[in-house]
Amino acid sequence: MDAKAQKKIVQSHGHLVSHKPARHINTKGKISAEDSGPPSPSSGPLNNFGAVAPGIYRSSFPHADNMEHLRSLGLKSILTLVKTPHSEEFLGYVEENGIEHFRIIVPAHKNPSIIIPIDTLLETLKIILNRSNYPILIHCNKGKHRTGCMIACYRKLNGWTDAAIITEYRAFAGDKYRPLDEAFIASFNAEVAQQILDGVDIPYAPLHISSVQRKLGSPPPFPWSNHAGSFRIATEDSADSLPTPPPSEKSDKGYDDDAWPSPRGPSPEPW
Ligand SMILES: O=P(O)(O)O[C@H]1[C@@H](OP(=O)(O)O)[C@H](OP(=O)(O)O)[C@@H](OP(=O)(O)OP(=O)(O)O)[C@H](OP(=O)(O)O)[C@H]1OP(=O)(O)O
Repeated sequence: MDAKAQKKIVQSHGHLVSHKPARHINTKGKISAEDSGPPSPSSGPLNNFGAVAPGIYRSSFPHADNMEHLRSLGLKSILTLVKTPHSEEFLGYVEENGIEHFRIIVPAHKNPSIIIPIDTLLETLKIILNRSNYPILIHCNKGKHRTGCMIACYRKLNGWTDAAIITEYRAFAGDKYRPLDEAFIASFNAEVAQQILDGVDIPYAPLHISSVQRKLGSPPPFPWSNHAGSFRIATEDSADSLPTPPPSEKSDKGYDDDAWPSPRGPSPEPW
C-alpha cells in the first residue's frame, strides 16, 4: 500500500495511534557496537518468558546463558526490538540454525514526546502476524515495555479488550509498568491498523476482528475482559486495584491451543 492510500484510510478512520512524528532507527541484522551498551547478565531460562499464542513467544533479552532454553523452542525466527548487541553464542545459534533474525528498534515510552512511529509499528506487526515466521520469539531488554506494547497491539488486532491487554502487560511489567505504555495501548486503533495491514503484501494477514468475534461468539474472547468496565489508564493510585489474571491452563507446549484465535493460512511447520 502506498503512502497516499494509507493517508486516505487515516483520513476516513482516524489515526492508528494518537501521535506526532518521532525520530526512529529501523534496522535489521547486526548493528555497530557504538549503538549499544552491554547486555546485563542472566542465567538459566529466558527471563520474563511467555507463550503468547501458538508459534509466538516473548521474553527478555536472550543471553549466552539462555541458549539451552532458546534452542529448545525450535525457533524459525527472532524479532529483536532493541539495539543491544547479542552474544557470540546467540549469533552462532542463529547462523547455524538458519534462523531469520529481524531487528526493529522500537523506542521506549520514557516521556510523552517519545512516540513509536507508525511505519515502525506496522513493520513490527507484519513480522509478528506472518505465520511463515513461526515459531517466533519477540524480545527487547527486559521483556516488559517494548515487547509488552507490541504484544498489546497483536492482542488488540485479535479482539482483546483494553482491560485484558493491560492485565497481561502488567503481568510482565510488574511494578515497572509505564502509564505511557498503557496510554499507547489504549490509543492504538486496531481497525485502522487492520485496514493498512490488509493492503500490505504479507502472506498471512490477521483475522478481521469481526470474524474473530464471530468465531468466538459470546462470551468475549478472553475471560479477563469482563473487567473492561473498570479499566482506566494506570496511575500510582490505581495499581492496587488491578484485575488478577486467571490461572492458566497450559498444554505441554506452554499454552492452551484452544484459547487463541487462529491466524489465516496453513499451519506452521511442526515445532
Ligand atoms: O528507570 P528508568 O525508567 O530510567 O528505566 C531504566 C531501567 O530501569 P532500572 O534502571 O530500574 O532497571 C528500565 O528497566 P525496567 O524498567 O524494564 O526494569 C529500562 O527499560 P528496559 O528494560 O530497556 O525496557 P524493555 O526492555 O522492557 O522495553 C530502561 O531502558 P529504556 O527503556 O531503554 O530507556 C532504563 O532506562 P535508561 O537507564 O535510561 O536506559
